[in-house]
Amino acid sequence: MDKVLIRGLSIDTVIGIYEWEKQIHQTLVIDLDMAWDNRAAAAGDDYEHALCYETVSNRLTALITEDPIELIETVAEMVARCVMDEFNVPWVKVTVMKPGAVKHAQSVGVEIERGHI
Ligand SMILES: Nc1nc2c(c(=O)[nH]1)N=C([C@H](O)[C@@H](O)CO)CN2
Repeated sequence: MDKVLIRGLSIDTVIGIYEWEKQIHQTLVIDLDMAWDNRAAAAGDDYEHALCYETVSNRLTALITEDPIELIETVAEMVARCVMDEFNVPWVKVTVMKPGAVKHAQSVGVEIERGHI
């Protein structure tokens, strides 16, 4: 299966369940694996057939910074839904990490897979 990948997309936003978290920005780090047939883009060296990782990254940053969110689970679902609905991606794996959220952990996070290949 071909994929287009995004690694370490860093998004500063209002995220968390506690009152103090609603007053600050924190960083989320998102990894995406998106199923995409890359053959047409490669065959014609043609951007029109490519799934543009830059466009996806910009859209997700806008989406996730629109409103405060409590759970990183919600972020993961929003990302998966957006990529599938707006970019016609049939399957996606989304990892959302919240570094520094737990004192003695380097990072914590969630991972989901949605759709079918
Ligand atoms: N499964 C989750 N657990 C927790 C979350 C979360 O989003 N998903 N969030 C918090 C707090 O916001 C935490 O990040 C503050 O340090 C706690 N547990």
